[in-house]
Amino acid sequence: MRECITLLIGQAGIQIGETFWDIIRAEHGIESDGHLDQQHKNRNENEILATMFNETSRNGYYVPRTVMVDNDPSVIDQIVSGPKGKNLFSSRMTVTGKEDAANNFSRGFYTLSSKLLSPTIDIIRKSVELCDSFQGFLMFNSFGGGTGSGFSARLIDQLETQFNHCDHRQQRLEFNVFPSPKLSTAIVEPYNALFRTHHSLIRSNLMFLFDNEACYDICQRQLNLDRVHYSHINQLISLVASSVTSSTRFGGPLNVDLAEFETNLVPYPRIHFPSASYAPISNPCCQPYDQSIKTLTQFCFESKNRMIKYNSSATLHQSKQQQQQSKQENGKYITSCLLYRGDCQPKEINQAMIDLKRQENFVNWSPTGMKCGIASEPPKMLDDIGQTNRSVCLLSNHTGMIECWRLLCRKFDLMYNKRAFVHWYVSEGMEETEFQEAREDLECLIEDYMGIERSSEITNTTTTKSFDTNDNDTEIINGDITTATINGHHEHHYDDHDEKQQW
Ligand SMILES: Nc1nc2c(ncn2[C@@H]2O[C@H](COP(=O)(O)OP(=O)(O)OP(=O)(O)O)[C@@H](O)[C@H]2O)c(=O)[nH]1
Ligand SMILES: [Mg+2]
Repeated sequence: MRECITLLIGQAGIQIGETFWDIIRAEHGIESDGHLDQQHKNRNENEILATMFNETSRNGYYVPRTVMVDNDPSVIDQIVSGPKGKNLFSSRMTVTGKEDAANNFSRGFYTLSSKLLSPTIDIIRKSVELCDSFQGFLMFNSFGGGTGSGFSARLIDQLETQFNHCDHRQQRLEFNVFPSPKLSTAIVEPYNALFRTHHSLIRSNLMFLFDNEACYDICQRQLNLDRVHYSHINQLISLVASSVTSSTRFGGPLNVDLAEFETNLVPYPRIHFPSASYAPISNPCCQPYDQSIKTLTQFCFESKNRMIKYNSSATLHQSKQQQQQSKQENGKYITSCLLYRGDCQPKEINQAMIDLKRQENFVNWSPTGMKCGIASEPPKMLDDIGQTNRSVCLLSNHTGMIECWRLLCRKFDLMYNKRAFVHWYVSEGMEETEFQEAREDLECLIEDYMGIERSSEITNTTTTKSFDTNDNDTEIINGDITTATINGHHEHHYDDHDEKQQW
């Protein structure tokens, strides 16, 4: 068993992380005072517990392996001074500043990070030293907040240099709240999100993106709620994170460790933004719906159940008719990973996957298309979601993400064309050229996605030809023109980027 540490950055990161830890505690039988309950004690699972928890000097008591950082002290203070603070989240795991980053990436990245960075790295280092075989970080933050975007960007620079050694590469899986298509809590969210994306294109390996609007709709539909709160949305995101770590924590017939997610989900370094869906999500008071493996798996593949909306970019400037057309699913699955938990028979899973592969739109140069994991332990839901004895989580890298990047760029352009709000970023240490660089980088990302869609079409013709000539392998490889273009483009882009790099 190898240890993971969670890094919770900014308000969204901390609040989602708190819910994540409630779920993880429930699954491992750790009560709110940090005490391991009798049932789990009898199971003698010390090794399993060590993946996520540190045993304290009090025998039988555990604390989460986590570090919380926020420029604004109020969110962390609330947790530390509350009931969980006494035994689970002590102030030794937290770093706070005096004031928030005012929704300003530049303030989080330049001005305020100087005070927070060094104590944060010290705490992280101490946490890593407590591990026997450290596996990696799970990082939670928003793209829209100043701390969530700016400080987290600064932190990943340090993590890359300080915790990656030649004999051990640290895994880092990031769970990010991406700005919603229509709703926003700050006008400058598109600036922050675009800078954060630009910063992570070469530094991050795997980032799961969620948008609050998509999660809100799922909660309203599936849980029949009149009012959806952050706490409900945070449960959805936490369930995904819990599934991602379930193999590492419990093992099962088909294990997937953190490194395997990267290998299977990320075909090209920059295309590392999978989306997630989860089933079953139902109200605890309602009759549970059919929970066969087939139904649950199909539920995950329906676009409306995805925790980020792809096809909404059109709505910004389109007529009703065009909006209706754009609601149809665009794009293709590049890679996907299905994580099953609980009572799941491999035979049923196999059949469900074969059916899906026939129905769904996958790029045709990915021969198997789907990675599968099975963890034996069923998930534990918190109060708002009905319990289940099996669950499925789908992580998919989809070309539809291009819509999110296009919409983000369009919102960015609307403000930047008028140079609106730019002075706030410049006054906190950013140079104006960084706006242009970041925007160009995102344009290249859009082209990368377009290249993948095109490559699928190109390979399509070549594949057909290859069967005719009975020379499959050579033809398919030769036909994969766009792969070469994408790689070529990266090399060119990185060189260009390194020269201009100022961060
Ligand atoms: N899902 C979810 N989103 C949240 C939560 N809190 C804030 N957000 C979203 O996060 C974005 C704002 O980022 P925050 O995390 O509040 O900002 P921050 O990182 O604390 O940064 P500053 O306050 O500017 O220092 C907005 O899009 C909010 O909708 C939460 O608990 N859950
Ligand atoms: Mg804040």
